[in-house]
Amino acid sequence: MDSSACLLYFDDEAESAQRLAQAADLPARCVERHRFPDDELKLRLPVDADGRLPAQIVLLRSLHRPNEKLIELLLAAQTARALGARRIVLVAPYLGYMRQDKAFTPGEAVSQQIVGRFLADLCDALITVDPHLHRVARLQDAVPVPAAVALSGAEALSDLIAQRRPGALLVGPDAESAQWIAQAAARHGFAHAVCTKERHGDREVRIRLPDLAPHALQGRAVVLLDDMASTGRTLAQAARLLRAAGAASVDVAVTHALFVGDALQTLAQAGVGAVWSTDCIAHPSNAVSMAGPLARALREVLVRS
Ligand SMILES: O=P(O)(O)OC[C@H]1O[C@@H](O)[C@H](O)[C@@H]1O
Repeated sequence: MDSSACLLYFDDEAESAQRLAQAADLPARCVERHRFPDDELKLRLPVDADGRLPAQIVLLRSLHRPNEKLIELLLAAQTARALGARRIVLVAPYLGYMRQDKAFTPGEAVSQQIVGRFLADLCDALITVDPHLHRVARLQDAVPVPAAVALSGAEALSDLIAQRRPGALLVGPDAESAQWIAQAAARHGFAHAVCTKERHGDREVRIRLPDLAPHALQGRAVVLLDDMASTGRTLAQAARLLRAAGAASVDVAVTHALFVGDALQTLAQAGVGAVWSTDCIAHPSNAVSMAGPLARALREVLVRS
């Protein structure tokens, strides 16, 4: 694409980096990481023979399990600048720390704003997928970077559902999911509905099914679609209610496969069949790749030389 641009990645994301580099026609180079005995990190950036980096750097880091990755990004971005990068594009397919978007009780850190400003200081542009922005209108309200692109996994997941469960009823587990449900349903004309949810704790949610015609769920194939599954409790609770109301099958499709702890087991116990996700977070459930849409967004954001 552009000889002045290069994609930098970390070894645990080598596969998604190769897919993105290929789709974007960019060279990809791995950042070397060394962990000192005291747990501190040392990074070594893959410089050219002259010890420099290209003028444009695409930094790929999906920010699940984000704490150490934030330090890696700090070290990598500042070193890249020192070595000649004039423009840094952060591709964070999953953008962590976006869910704590207000102080729910007095004294709480509003992590979304704090981490957002931290990332904005490191890069010139950000590309992400389905960021968790329930109470702010635009991605740049959370990450005040000059150029920001928020893609969605809904259409890619809709294509997959159309192949695997044509005629399924798409259900969103909570009001926030209505945006992805509408997008996915419109693409293939799926019937759709959205539940309501109250959250009472990290693993405690109460879901209410939408008002549907009597027997609407009887014998129906249902696919639950959401931006992410973390503990899986939201989807499990919705699946349990759907099965109890007569759904013949309940499968799950999410953009971000966090699936922490016993999430997958909880889903299986709730009667969930298949679990599909995008490759924004590498996980055995990955069934669709976002490399194409990410590469198209990169083409828009990179400055042509
Ligand atoms: O219920 P778990 O899987 O822990 O959390 C994921 C849910 O919590 C919300 O913020 C997400 O949008 C999703 O609906």
